[in-house]
Amino acid sequence: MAVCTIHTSTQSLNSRCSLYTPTKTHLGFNQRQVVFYSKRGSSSSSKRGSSSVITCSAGGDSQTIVIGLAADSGCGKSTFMRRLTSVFGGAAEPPKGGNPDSNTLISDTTTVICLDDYHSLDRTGRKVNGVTALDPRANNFDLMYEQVKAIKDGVAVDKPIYNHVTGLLDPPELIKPPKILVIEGLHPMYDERVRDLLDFSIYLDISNEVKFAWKIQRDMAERGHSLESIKASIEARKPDFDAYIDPQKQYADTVIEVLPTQLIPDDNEGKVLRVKLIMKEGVKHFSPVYLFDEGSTISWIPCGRKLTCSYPGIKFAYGPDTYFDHEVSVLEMDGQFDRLDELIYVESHLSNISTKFYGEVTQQMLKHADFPGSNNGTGLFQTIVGLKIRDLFEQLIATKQAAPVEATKA
Ligand SMILES: Nc1ncnc2c1ncn2[C@@H]1O[C@H](COP(=O)(O)OP(=O)(O)OP(=O)(O)O)[C@@H](O)[C@H]1O
Ligand SMILES: O=C(CO)[C@H](O)[C@H](O)COP(=O)(O)O
Repeated sequence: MAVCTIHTSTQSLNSRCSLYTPTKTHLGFNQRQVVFYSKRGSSSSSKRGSSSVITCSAGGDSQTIVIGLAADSGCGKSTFMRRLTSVFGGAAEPPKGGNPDSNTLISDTTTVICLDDYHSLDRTGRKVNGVTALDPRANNFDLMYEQVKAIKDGVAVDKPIYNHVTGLLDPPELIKPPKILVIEGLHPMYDERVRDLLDFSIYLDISNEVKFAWKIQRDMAERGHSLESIKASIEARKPDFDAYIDPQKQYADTVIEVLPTQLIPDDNEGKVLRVKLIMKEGVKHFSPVYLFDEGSTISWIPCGRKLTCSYPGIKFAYGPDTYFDHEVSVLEMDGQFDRLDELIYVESHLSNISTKFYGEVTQQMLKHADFPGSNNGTGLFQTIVGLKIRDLFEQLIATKQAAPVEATKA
């Protein structure tokens, strides 16, 4: 049975339907969003053109778990998503028969939505107003909150689409509540209301040197951009990145930090990486991974008889630390693997990795050996975080299923 509420700008009444008239002002634009939501599983009726939001929550039945993944553009979000969806099995694809430029990826268990779809200003709008896409004024956080909340409550939404090909805002697409909703993009933890909806959050923290190396590799090789234009684009984004994107890492449950190697003195190629997995302590349903002995401080060079390492070798480190005043455990890997099949040796020394069978991390890494970062800590830690998210999901489901039984007992 759907439970609905009426909201107006001045009052909130209990009723069977919800009518909300949000009026937002960005850069002098007076925008009105119109979205009709439908109950989980039912066919949706959607319409644009009036000035109301109607929400009807499905109430009672299973809830969607929401994961936030934050990073700057070109920092490996898509690669991470491919690893994550693979852990749950099944291929992730854009909505069938929908907009070919949709940014959404749907698999049996997960739906990944890209928060670029909540840009309130299109490419021309940003240019005219002199703002970047990273600026909160170019994004509609009210709608992002309303829609993520609706999906979490089991209600389908008509989500806008930002078209990266044309730079325009396209007509919306229907997003039905999945078991796991991943919101990935620039600002999943910027708005407190959206942040509070997250069951788990990840920040990909790519140092400037590495970001530059990756961007050059992709934008020069694949997109034909010049070195100068890449430099200029990074520089132009930097103030807004520092102001609005980077601070989100303090809220993340886990941060994957990617730095230049310390194994090669003065390395500036950015090919060999030092990667840190920073895991907050005390997060519900999430127990940090550890190396050898939980809570100890350890430095480990695994190269030798069981792990082939060419120059500059591989070094692991593990230990407790603090991060933005939070207690964390940090696992670090510097260097790269020569042979992925030998990764089992490293895997067998890690604990709390939430595998379902011996060697699952190695199997996942081998399966996606062609993804960027498969020979270093980025791929390894992304895979492990994927397994931890599966574990968190299963624990949350088990908790929910147990709840009615407990209530009956009481
Ligand atoms: N772990 C990695 N190791 C090396 N290069 C990487 C890694 N992850 C990503 N890259 C490089 O960065 C590029 C962008 O990766 P990806 O598409 O996953 O990022 P993104 O954050 O989704 O980007 P965008 O937001 O621009 O779509 C890849 O084509 C690759 O060149
Ligand atoms: O930071 C970004 C997130 O991916 C993009 O730059 C932003 O979405 C604008 O996209 P485009 O360059 O296609 O207009």
